[in-house]
Amino acid sequence: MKLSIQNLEIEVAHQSIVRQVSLEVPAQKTVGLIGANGSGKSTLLRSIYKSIAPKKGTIYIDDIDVLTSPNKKVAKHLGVVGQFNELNFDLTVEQMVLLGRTPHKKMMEADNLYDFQRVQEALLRTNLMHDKDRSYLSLSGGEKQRVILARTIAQEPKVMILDEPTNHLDIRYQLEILTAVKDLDITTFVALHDLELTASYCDYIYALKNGEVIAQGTPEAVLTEELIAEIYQVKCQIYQNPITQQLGFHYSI
Ligand SMILES: Nc1ncnc2c1ncn2[C@@H]1O[C@H](COP(=O)(O)OP(=O)(O)OP(=O)(O)O)[C@@H](O)[C@H]1O
Repeated sequence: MKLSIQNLEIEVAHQSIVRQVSLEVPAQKTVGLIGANGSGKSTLLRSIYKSIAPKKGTIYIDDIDVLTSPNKKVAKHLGVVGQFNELNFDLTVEQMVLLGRTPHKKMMEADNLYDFQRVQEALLRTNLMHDKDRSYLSLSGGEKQRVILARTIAQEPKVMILDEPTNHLDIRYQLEILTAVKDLDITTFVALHDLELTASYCDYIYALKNGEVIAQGTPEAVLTEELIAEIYQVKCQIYQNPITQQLGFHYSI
């Protein structure tokens, strides 16, 4: 399924945070969203998963009008891995992942074999099988993030939104999370701070500055020394990593 956004305007506390944003995430592609702290990335993503209502514009997943459709209808197709995953109550890892099935269930409908199979598959894909009976609240930040990803995988979305999913994760968890997402082969829109990860995982990139898209294109086209200087106010030298053959970045102030 394709995600399409047209002329999106978002205000928060009477301030314009996202301005005239139009973008497209083609089916089964991974599209990255980059921008400095406060540039509006999370606000833009929150509007897609209906946690904030835009002032103007449209958001479609294929022909589903996200802004006017009920949350449950959208959640059958759209999964979210956000930045903050704290809970006020405790569940086991397996129970947390089973929650991903909720959009597909009627009120009070019991979980069935298919639901448990989806949970098993999600636990396997995220390497959590051995932790399935542990308490969610006892997990480390990185482990919690994997559980949230497993819950989203169990939801069987066709489109996934990820807001800095690798924040606070060590190198192995970062690679595990992004590889698990890539292996799903679904439409993915991901905000990332790490430009090397962005360059290696994304097919296409949108760059935000002060709530506006100031560049878009392939990683090689967008991630230039000039653009990085403009967005992050740093000097940057870009090189080809001799081992991965992918883009490498050296920063200084
Ligand atoms: N509830 C709110 N009340 C007031 N201002 C807000 C609110 N939510 C967001 N903002 C402001 O909107 C701007 C964009 O914030 P947003 O979280 O979307 O940026 P971001 O690009 O995701 O940043 P980061 O990289 O730090 O996560 C910031 O200046 C922020 O302070």
